[in-house]
Amino acid sequence: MPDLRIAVVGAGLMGADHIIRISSRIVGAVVSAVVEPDENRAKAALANLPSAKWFSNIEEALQASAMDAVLIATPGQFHESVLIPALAANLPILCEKPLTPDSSSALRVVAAEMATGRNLVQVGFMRRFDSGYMQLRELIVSKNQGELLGLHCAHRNPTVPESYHNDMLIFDSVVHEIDVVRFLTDSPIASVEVRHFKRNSKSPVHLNEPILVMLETESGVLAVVEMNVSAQFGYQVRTEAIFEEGLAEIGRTSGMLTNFSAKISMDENMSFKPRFAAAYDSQIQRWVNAAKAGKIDGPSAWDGYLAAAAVEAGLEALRSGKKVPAAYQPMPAFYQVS
Ligand SMILES: NC(=O)c1ccc[n+]([C@@H]2O[C@H](COP(=O)([O-])OP(=O)(O)OC[C@H]3O[C@@H](n4cnc5c(N)ncnc54)[C@H](O)[C@@H]3O)[C@@H](O)[C@H]2O)c1
Ligand SMILES: O[C@H]1[C@H](O)[C@@H](O)[C@H](O)[C@@H](O)[C@H]1O
Repeated sequence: MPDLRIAVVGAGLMGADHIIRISSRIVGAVVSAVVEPDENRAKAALANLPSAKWFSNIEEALQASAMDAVLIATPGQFHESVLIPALAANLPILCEKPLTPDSSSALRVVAAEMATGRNLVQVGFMRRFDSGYMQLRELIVSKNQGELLGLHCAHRNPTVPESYHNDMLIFDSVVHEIDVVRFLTDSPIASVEVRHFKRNSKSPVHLNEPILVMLETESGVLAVVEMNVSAQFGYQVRTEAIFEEGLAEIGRTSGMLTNFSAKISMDENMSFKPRFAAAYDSQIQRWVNAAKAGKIDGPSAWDGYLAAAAVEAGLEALRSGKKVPAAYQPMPAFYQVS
């Protein structure tokens, strides 16, 4: 079977990483086009891709039929404007999280996908491909340690780019927990409440964080999330699960433990790239394999919509300090078989 020709849209932090991944580790796919308005970024991304073409917008790339599939890695607020024409062209799409930043735009994407009659959109909630989260989900489903009672989650970034603003705490960062808590518990997020820790003086002036986010599922599991984007020391994503008969923890750094000069230490990750490298690889490989078979193999556009609806409750909770219920549209039959 020929390689799947992928157009990567957005060659920033994540897009550039996916381009390297597809070119070096993914089997059966090739980057055929880079869609990026910033010429310098496009040139840097194309440096090791002699046969890939550069386009400054998705419409030009579609007109040139430069791809069999699209990987979207623009900032979340620009996803819809790429998703809609790519869906109109009937192309398989891996869209980085969030699908879109709010539920109305997510529903427009869902409607556009349903109009094609096929499941074409997979959302880049890569934690579902992380071995720790997969193991934890199995343990929860097995009930070997009794019922799951609650989750302590820590989501720590050392710093964030200048463009990161306060609402992104919820729609760009906590959206991971919103999706993965539902994945772990098989239950939608019923309500969101946000409290503030004492503000970190190292946070950029326009951010009020760290925050404590309480996600309660319809099944009654409470997930307490520390969202901290000025942690300084490293990048950490950890979860401790409380069961009726014990605890399970995922996400601790593993690697060489050194004992020198009266100190025991281990290196910590400094970014999501090494922390989730294996999960990104697995996500993209499985998406490539599925796209060639005319399917998706991961979170759907409907999962993206459910996350966007819970994000809206989270944004209101962030502003009001109140516990806010999440509201969802009924799931269309189209998504029941995906
Ligand atoms: N899964 C993860 O762990 C993870 C990690 C980082 C980022 N992300 C997601 O990846 C996406 C990109 O984030 P980033 O940090 O790489 O952003 P970034 O700002 O570093 O890069 C975005 C790039 O998109 C380009 N761009 C903007 N509008 C465009 C358009 N209409 N068409 C083509 N290119 C356009 C910009 O010029 C820029 O080069 C976001 O959705 C983000 O949430 C996911
Ligand atoms: O876009 C990034 C990315 O999704 C990371 O996985 C997350 O840790 C960051 O908080 C977020 O800003």
